[in-house]
Amino acid sequence: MSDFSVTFHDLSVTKGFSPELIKRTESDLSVFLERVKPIIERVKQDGDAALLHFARELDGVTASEMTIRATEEEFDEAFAVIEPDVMDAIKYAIGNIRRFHEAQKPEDSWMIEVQPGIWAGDRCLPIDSVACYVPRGKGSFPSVLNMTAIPGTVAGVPRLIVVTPPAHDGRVDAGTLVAARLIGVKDVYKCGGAQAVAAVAFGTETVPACAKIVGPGSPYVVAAKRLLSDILDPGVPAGPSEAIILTDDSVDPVLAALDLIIESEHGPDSSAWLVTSSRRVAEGVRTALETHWAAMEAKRAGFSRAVLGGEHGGIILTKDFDAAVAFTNAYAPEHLEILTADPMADLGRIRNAGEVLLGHATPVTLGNYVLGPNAVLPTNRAARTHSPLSVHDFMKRMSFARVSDEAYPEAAWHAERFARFEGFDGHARAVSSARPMPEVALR
Ligand SMILES: NC(=O)c1ccc[n+]([C@@H]2O[C@H](COP(=O)([O-])OP(=O)(O)OC[C@H]3O[C@@H](n4cnc5c(N)ncnc54)[C@H](O)[C@@H]3O)[C@@H](O)[C@H]2O)c1
Ligand SMILES: N[C@H](CO)Cc1c[nH]c[nH+]1
Ligand SMILES: [Zn+2]
Repeated sequence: MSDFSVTFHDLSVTKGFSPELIKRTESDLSVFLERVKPIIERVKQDGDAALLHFARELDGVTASEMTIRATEEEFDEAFAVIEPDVMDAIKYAIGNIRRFHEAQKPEDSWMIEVQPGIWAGDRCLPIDSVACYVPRGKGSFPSVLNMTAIPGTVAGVPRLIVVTPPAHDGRVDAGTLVAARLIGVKDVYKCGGAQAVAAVAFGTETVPACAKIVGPGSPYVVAAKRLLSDILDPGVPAGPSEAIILTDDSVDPVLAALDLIIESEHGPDSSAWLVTSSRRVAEGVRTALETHWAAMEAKRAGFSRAVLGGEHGGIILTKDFDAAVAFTNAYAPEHLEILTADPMADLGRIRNAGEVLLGHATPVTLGNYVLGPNAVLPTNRAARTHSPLSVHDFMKRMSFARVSDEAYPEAAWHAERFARFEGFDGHARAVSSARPMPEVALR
């Protein structure tokens, strides 16, 4: 392949950038919305039977029998097949991710005296039931199990379940089962895509209905979440993976190219850009990509080539570093890696990104798996308003207040004025001077 297989936008002499450059594959979901409507309807009607049907039709399950819930034997067998060094890696990741999320957990409650005698605060409670979606199509993702189930258990969600597509043999991948058991999640259900989202929304004979679903997925998953968002909280909007590698002239292009490939290898629906103010780095990355691809496993190199040679990835050369930062903030990437002479200083210039990984020793791969912060992050520009998945996504707050008899008259006088102004007679009468108060309160 020639160098020209890499998309290259030279913006060094232009002002601004085309809005097309900040689009992702998720930007137009219309085809997927139409595709998943009948799947959702069938799961609503036929429950487990529909899940078994779609396991064969969409996940290619060929096993003659498949339980929808992973059995204890399947968990045991998973522990028997996982290599010791993979087991160590899963445990190392779980430790770091758990420490990060335990530190993130809010207090059970807090309260302040907003005026003498007026006490108000919040209680923080786990959500009753949450499903973790763990993708499995173009890869298997025990790391996503970690990133979703650990904050859920730290939050104390009483019913925390996992849904994940089965493989051809009708099984869940061993790494996902091992991670689930190590974290303490017992209920793993073999369904994926839109059918999994529908199962969690409506419940089936086997899959319990939940209040919320978290976790990333293909556009089919994203589309189903959108269609069912009236009855199921769809959580942080996390679709196909995406990254920006932001550099000045200080970086080795061979290293920058390695890191640009990371998120581009997820699949052809991913997005990945090198955004740089350095022509030397831009040209060097373009050359280095070919060398890296030639050394890679063919399927992943193919995905990466498709992304970095397509409309949603490649190299953007800006006129200066300010323009590179401006593009990054407008794009609002899921993952941002800053490879500059002073990444900590440049962090202060970033307004929109799901996570920011700083410096040459912090490649996106480390963030994906082991550092501790959550790698389930807002995609498709949602990082402008959304945050990474966290313990907070598995909890909700309940506010409370109590007013003393002494503080009551002043608060009531002001509230009555408000109520009269807004035209609410009933509200006003409830706090008028004629309010009957119990003996004890009148003292
Ligand atoms: N944002 C994050 O944190 C994060 C993390 C990991 C992966 N990801 C992204 O998640 C996605 C995972 O996608 P995946 O495909 O590997 O797994 P997936 O589990 O999300 O999707 C596979 C499911 O899609 C459904 N499906 C496939 N083809 C279909 C069709 N033609 N019609 C209807 N349904 C169909 C099937 O039901 C299948 O079970 C990727 O885009 C990846 O980039 C994101
Ligand atoms: N890049 C994904 C989040 O966008 C996380 C992941 C898991 N495995 C590999 N990558
Ligand atoms: Zn990744």
